Amino acid sequence: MARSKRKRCHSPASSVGSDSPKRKKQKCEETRFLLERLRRVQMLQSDEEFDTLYELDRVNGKLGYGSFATVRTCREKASGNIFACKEVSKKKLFAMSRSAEMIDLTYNEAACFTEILPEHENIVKVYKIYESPNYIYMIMELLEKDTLAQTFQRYSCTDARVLFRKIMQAVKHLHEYGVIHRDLNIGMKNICFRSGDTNSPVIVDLNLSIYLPHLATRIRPGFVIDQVFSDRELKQIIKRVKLDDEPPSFDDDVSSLGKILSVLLTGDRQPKDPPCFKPGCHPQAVQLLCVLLDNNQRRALTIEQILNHPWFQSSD
Ligand SMILES: Nc1ncnc2c1ncn2[C@@H]1O[C@H](COP(=O)(O)OP(=O)(O)OP(=O)(O)O)[C@@H](O)[C@H]1O
Repeated sequence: MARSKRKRCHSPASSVGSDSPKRKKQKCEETRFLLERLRRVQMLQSDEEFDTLYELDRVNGKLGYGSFATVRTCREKASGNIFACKEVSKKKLFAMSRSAEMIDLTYNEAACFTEILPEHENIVKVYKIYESPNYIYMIMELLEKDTLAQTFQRYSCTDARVLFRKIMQAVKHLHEYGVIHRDLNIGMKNICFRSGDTNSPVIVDLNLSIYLPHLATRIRPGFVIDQVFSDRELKQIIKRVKLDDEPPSFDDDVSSLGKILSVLLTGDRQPKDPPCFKPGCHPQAVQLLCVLLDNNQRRALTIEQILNHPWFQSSD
């Protein structure tokens, strides 16, 4: 299909919300909602075709799951290499009451990885995305099973500085390209680690993320916005930003980062008031935490300014 024709395709999200269950099932099988517009997504004619390319470990390979996706280990048959695969059930997606919104979010996640974001050391690498009649498969680098939710107590304050700085740099990268993550919550399950290295954080799951083109200061080479987002989607983004009482902003992420720092420095999931810091905690770390937890002080700073805080510069 010619590129100009693709641009005019309507996103299925615009009409799926009010359909009957039977119609939803039929639509799910008919609709290739990523393939319509994302150049780097590969088409599978049938669900079974995926099994000819990859062996998904459905018995012992579960790494995590969400409302309509499961992440498992898989082996690429041609190379023998092991990856993580996020398998999104389109049936579940189409059956949800908020399906129109969830389809938009799933499309947005795929667009972020294939079109909007260049790679970053501390953001999960997505190698391939496939779409079959009933599933979306996202093939990613395999990360450690333990997330920051399991490891946060292990770090000294000095280790926490190295770790937190890398997480901040990943978030800065997202923000530069106009993406707000919106799910870096205190649960910390979206911060994983590169194999065998709990000092090498990797942010996963852009499923709640939002792309705000007017906030981007950088554009990935080759990314053409109106080939990836329809007029309807762009208008919806702008409407949402204008009308919401609390429109999404970069501060949503920075505020979550403040809460994560507080957990890292105290080792408590729900830090006490006043907080009880880990031994040897640097006064500058505490000072930065106060800034990040104070709405007015935090909102007055950019991520760049936060990364220039003296705590990140000191070596003790
Ligand atoms: N590349 C990976 N390697 C190892 N584990 C991973 C990887 N990606 C995700 N996980 C694990 O799987 C969990 C679920 O992944 P993800 O959050 O992307 O799914 P989701 O369906 O979008 O979840 P939710 O609905 O909660 O947003 C993550 O919290 C993480 O623990």
